[in-house]
Amino acid sequence: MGEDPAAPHRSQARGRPLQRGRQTRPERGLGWVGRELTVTVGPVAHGGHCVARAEGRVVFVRHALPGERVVARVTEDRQPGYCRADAVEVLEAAPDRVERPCPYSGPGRCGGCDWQHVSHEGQLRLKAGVVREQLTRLGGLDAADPVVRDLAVEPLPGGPLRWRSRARFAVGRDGVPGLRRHRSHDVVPLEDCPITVESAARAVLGRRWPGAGAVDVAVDSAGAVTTTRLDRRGVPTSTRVLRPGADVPAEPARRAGRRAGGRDWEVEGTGFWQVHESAADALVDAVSASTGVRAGDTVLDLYAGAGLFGGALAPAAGETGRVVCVEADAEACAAAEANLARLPQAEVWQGEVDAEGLTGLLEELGGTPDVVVLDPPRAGAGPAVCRVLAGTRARAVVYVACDPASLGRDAAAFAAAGYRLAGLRGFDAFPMTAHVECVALFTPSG
Ligand SMILES: C[S@@+](CC[C@H](N)C(=O)[O-])C[C@H]1O[C@@H](n2cnc3c(N)ncnc32)[C@H](O)[C@@H]1O
Repeated sequence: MGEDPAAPHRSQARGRPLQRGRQTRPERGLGWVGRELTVTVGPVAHGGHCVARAEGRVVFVRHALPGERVVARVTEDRQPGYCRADAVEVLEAAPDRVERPCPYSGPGRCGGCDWQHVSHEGQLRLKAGVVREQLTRLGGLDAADPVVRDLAVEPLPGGPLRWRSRARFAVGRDGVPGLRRHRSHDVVPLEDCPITVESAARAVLGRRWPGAGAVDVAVDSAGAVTTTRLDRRGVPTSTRVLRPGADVPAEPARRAGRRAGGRDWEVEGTGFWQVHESAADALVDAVSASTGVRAGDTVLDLYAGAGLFGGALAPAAGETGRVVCVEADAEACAAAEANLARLPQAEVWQGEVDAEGLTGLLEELGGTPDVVVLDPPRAGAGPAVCRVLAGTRARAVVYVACDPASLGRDAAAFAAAGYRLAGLRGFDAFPMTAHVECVALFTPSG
């Protein structure tokens, strides 16, 4: 999954020795915080802000759009080369600018969404531009290559609001839930979050959670809403589930039910599942179409979670095929075993996907895989894993990526090891945010 837009900003102070009292960060900027700059906004960058320039410095501007002329107020200035700013006044608006549908978003307000001020079509275009830029700049791919040039990010069913089936809301010291201000620990109190499925938002927001540090909420395919209270260290302390039609919450089942690819899946309460209600379904379709799995194929599903892609591809591999799902997390492996129980050709291996483990796994398989699917976390698979995978000469390597920068770096590693990008689709699995999910097909060159 992509970085959780609701997650708190990670402390920059990590790794420094403990010191008594509250420490301010070393400022290496030029003291511009609070200054208002009139700038012409340039292209969008990875992360959702736009790039502008003022007095020889780069200014990363939020709440703006490429081509706009805005007054940008500097919010952070810690580096000599650049500072961060919010567009607080729009002097010349871009055609894609719209009224924000969420009353909590805007400069200095809730930090959950990046692009509430952008039309949905405009968001799709911006995301495609970011993916193209990362693939050319970090991946070394040719911008004129039709696979890159013609990328269009596809919307998922349901529109840009009420898509979020899982969320983590922060709770302030006063017990009021909300989301964090951008790059801050402050909690902005919320009565609603319009990108979250209504029953989930209602279960958490507009009520008090005294003593909690955060509340996780998830809605399963049957409409049951599970809330998990976490303490200030992020440790879950209690979980309740409210089933549709029930008046009182009950103890939760260990696993939630999810639906994708025409079947049901069990997922651990805290285990990975796509946040967007329709994303798992769309990704299963895209992965199935890209892999072209045939009867008798050996398929690797790396970073398999609850076995979503391996389970979806196993019927095509048939009884003479073999599907090996590899996942590090023990609970996810248990869920994958339950999900694959009726597919004798599918098996689950628990362990880290790294170059050494993968080499050992390939030796044990005693042959080359025909098809590899990998869906790594945000940091990507890394060059060493890509090199080992390219060394198999698998017919198709399908890479599901939640971070275009990681995909760009890993695409460069595949290219260096003799694989070319043969197909690419983008999915708007995180509307109103700058995040995007990609499915890339790599095949042996030549
Ligand atoms: C983006 S999720 C994908 C899950 C699954 N493909 C799906 O769509 O439901 C990434 C998964 O990789 C697992 N993971 C993270 N690092 C790993 C590693 N080094 N080796 C194996 N699994 C890892 C996580 O536990 C998580 O389940």
